[in-house]
Amino acid sequence: MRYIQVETSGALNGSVHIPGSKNSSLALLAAACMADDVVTLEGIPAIDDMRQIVGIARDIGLDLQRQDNGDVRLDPRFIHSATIDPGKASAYRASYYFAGALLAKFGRVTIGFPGGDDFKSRPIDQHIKAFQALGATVTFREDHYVVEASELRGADIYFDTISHGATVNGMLAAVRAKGRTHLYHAAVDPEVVDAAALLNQLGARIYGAGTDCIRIEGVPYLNGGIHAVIPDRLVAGSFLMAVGMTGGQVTVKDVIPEHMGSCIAKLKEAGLEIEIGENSVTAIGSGIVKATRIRTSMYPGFATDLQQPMTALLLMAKGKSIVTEKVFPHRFNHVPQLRRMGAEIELRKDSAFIKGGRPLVGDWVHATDVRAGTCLVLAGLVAEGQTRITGVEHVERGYTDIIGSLRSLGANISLVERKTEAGQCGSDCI
Ligand SMILES: CC(=O)N[C@H]1[C@@H](OP(=O)(O)OP(=O)(O)OC[C@H]2O[C@@H](n3ccc(=O)[nH]c3=O)[C@H](O)[C@@H]2O)O[C@H](CO)[C@@H](O)[C@@H]1O
Ligand SMILES: C=C(OP(=O)(O)O)C(=O)O
Repeated sequence: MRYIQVETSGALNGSVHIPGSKNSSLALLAAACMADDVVTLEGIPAIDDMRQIVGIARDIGLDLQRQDNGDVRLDPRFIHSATIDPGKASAYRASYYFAGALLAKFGRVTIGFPGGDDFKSRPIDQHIKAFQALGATVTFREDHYVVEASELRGADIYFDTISHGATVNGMLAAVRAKGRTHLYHAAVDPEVVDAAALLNQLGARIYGAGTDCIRIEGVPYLNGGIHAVIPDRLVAGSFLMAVGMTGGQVTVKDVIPEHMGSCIAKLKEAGLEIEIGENSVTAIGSGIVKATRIRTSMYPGFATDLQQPMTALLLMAKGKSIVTEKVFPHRFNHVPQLRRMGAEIELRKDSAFIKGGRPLVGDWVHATDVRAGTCLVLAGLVAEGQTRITGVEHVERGYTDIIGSLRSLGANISLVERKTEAGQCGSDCI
């Protein structure tokens, strides 16, 4: 049995390096398959989703190696299969990028449905709409779907809703299509821009990524190249929230502060002092947090992926806070767990009504997804006694070493691996 054990911690102080973005990396790794030569990606974090991608790479003949200097080298020249095992596809969310990438390169892909964090409904209809608009047919089977096209042709695609994943997938599929594609109502997230930057580096012709209208002029092949992934704005935001809870002073290093605008604005509203450097952000927490309102939306709005850790922070604020989740209206699996720790939160439709300032008490709680895990870790830092968080594998989908980073700032946190089988060590092995 594995769990994260957090004990009441004092003020956090120090600085942490922020690794490459999980969401960007997952797109870049699939995008690299489309090249006709070797691609080197710098800064890809050693997160759990990488394990799935290594398995997929092995199956399809993509040579993927982590170099001694930490770079990931991908050689897509010998890919011999465009079939992604349904089990591997459903082990994480962004497997859907292999659909766009392999369709673009081979004109056919067979792939299982995406998994990832479970917020009840995570449709992929907009991805499918983009593939179909480019001339592909899509056939659904029990545990997989097949996308195929004798030729992909540029098209004008109007997304019905803003989707990060569908925007990137539409871009991937259109890069090698014949002619011009426009993606309207596109997501403007930094990770979309990062995917376009890699593809353009390889010879794609993508214009306007980062705006809501992206133009893609199809090219017949892509070269190899080198690209560094952008830093993880979501990991960075969660460390700033942690210092808001405990008090102290923490600097997140190697970030792009412009990507963190809405998070920084909300932290200031909640009473944190923020200093912005060229590629760092420092938060100074007094331990006093002000109640506020959060409403998630797509970038550049307040990120849904920061909603759960922000909820932990607002538990500290005396008075009423309201958190409204507009991107994934059911993303509240952390709330019953926080209630176990003494939090007073009422859920109505897509909103959590928080009565802050109640003392939290450590308990056994379960992380159902990446950010629910972060939220519980943060709550554990200020709860009385020990908080034990199961579902560690979810946390590991998003963080390379949240425990090591928080420990380096002074947090009382460890990973406990307890062997439970008869005859094996029954004590905690930390
Ligand atoms: C691997 C990855 O990058 N994951 C991120 C990505 O997920 P993901 O790309 O899956 O999320 P989307 O941006 O697509 O979802 C945004 C909204 O669009 C809806 N939608 C999406 C696609 C679709 O075909 N139809 C549809 O209706 C979703 O239900 C949701 O309400 O963006 C989310 C929103 O910022 C983040 O929380 C995830 O961390
Ligand atoms: C929702 C998330 O991830 P995924 O889309 O990979 O499930 C997340 O990172 O918070």
